[in-house]
Amino acid sequence: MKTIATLGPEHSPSWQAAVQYDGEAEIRPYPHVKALLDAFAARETEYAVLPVYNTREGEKKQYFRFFDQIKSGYWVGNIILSSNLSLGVFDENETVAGLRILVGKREVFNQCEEFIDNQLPGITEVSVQDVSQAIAEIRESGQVKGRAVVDSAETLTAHGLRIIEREVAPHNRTRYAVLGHELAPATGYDATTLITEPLDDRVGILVDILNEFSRRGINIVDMRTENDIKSQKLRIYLEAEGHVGSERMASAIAHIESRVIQQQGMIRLLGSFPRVDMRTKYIKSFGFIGTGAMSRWFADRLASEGYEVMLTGRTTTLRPEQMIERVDVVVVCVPISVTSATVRQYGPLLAPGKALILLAGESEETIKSALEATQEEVEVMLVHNLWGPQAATMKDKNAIVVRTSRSGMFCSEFEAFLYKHGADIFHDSPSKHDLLMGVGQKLPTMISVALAMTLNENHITSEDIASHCTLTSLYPILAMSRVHSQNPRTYAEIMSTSGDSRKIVSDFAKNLERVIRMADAATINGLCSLIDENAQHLTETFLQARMRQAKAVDEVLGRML
Ligand SMILES: NC(=O)C1=CN([C@@H]2O[C@H](COP(=O)(O)OP(=O)(O)OC[C@H]3O[C@@H](n4cnc5c(N)ncnc54)[C@H](O)[C@@H]3O)[C@@H](O)[C@H]2O)C=CC1
Ligand SMILES: O=C(O)C(=O)Cc1ccc(O)cc1
Repeated sequence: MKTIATLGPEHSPSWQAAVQYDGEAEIRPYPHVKALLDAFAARETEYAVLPVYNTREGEKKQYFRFFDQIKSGYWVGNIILSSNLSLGVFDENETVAGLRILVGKREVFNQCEEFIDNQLPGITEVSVQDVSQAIAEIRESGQVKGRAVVDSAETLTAHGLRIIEREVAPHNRTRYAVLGHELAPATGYDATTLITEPLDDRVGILVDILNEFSRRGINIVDMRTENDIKSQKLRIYLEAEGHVGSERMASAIAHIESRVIQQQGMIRLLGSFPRVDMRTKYIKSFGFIGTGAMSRWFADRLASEGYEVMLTGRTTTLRPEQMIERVDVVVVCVPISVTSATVRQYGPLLAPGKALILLAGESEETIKSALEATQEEVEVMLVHNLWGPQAATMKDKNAIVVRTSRSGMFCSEFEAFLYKHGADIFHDSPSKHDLLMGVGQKLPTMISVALAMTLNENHITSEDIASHCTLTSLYPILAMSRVHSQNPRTYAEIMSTSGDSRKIVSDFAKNLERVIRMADAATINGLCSLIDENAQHLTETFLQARMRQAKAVDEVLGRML
């Protein structure tokens, strides 16, 4: 049988947390943290459960002192308990206005601080260790008038007190750490906690440490810093998403130690454990239609956010029809040219209250189909991620979000997922998206394809281009190379999209013809005026900023010339 050490007495909140962790285990209550940790370190119990954080009080104890007390073992799990703190009185006729003395535990007073300040200003607080004993003593003394006890509603009722106020500290939740002797295995939805030793002064050390996580796309959920009492040097506590056994997390920690801090033994791993969500999520499951590269990319990341994810396609055993019944959010991620037809086929199967998210590079036609094919109560939103499936993370990459009048809570949660992973989100209307993607994607793709055709027709080799390209002509060559080294279907689909992007391409073709005519006629002054007019429209501020950027790129890429 499992043995768990916790803070007593029996039925205390810590004891309840231990029961919640394992109802079958033998739970041994200890009178205080030191006794509990000593017993755990001596391996008298397999696990220890103790409070670390309360949503109203903040940390239960100073984290750093707390973890220094724990000499062995790992943080392997968490329990979250909500408590409904209430105000109980002894006397039949007692009212809040008549109260003079308030009895409760010290931490409970801290959790109710707001209520006490607002409703019971100036009341005398009597802090006790054992509420049951205090209630018995008050009863015995007969001095019940004007006295109230604050504790959980269950405790007050169990002792026969009359509750005159409920939920005096709303959103009151406590996080309990479970300690074990072995590191917890990875579950796919984990977090890791670390604490540093006092660090020597070094410019940028905090930023550099955090950067090792962000450049690997690792989200940090908690960070605390403190100056060590004796040396006054900085100490850092971090909780980050991922298991210490994963390559990403292990390499972040190794780099921090060897490259940032540059001293070994400065980081103590407290543990890895299944992630706890102190935040509220509404979506439980996502189902994809389309099993291609982009579906798999998003499915992996959603699964590591703790969502249940199902992939379906034309050949999967699980049919899209069956999946749609089972999930909260349906994601359509198929080639652009078949997106509308797919939406029309499956949209009618979505029940009210669910959401349809479209991952696609065309917006107007796709959203129109989705709004028509689904019932009024189905949420609809389109996301066009401007990165491909080779990207390691979405950090600092652009994501266009096209919300509709039917984008609700589920859509916002998906958007929050993009935001959390560092995507730069831009909101467009359907036609604005299509028009701007004409410039941002379709036209450059078409130019790239036409450029490659031209090289081919003129028998120009890659060596020829490398030896004759200028700093300016390098950009289209890079774009051409990107387009020709990825999935051709992706770019064929992009070039074939309908909507306002077509206008961009036809306007470009007209303008190109005009420029060719002027150039062939050697209309130098006319061409100069054209460039001047363009520059005015582009604005000096924009041009200067982009020119600076181009020069920075020259520093790196110019070497290729
Ligand atoms: N690949 C990329 O770089 C990016 C793609 N996207 C978007 O993601 C979506 C999907 O693209 P990828 O995953 O890259 O494509 P993909 O070609 O890798 O996968 C497409 C999936 O759709 C399925 N499919 C093809 N024709 C179908 C049909 N008639 N009915 C049902 N399913 C069909 C295929 O079997 C495959 O599972 C597209 O809308 C694209 O615009 C967005 C940004 C980047
Ligand atoms: O074009 C690129 O280089 C990409 O990074 C991939 C890409 C392909 C298709 C899209 O709709 C958006 C981005």
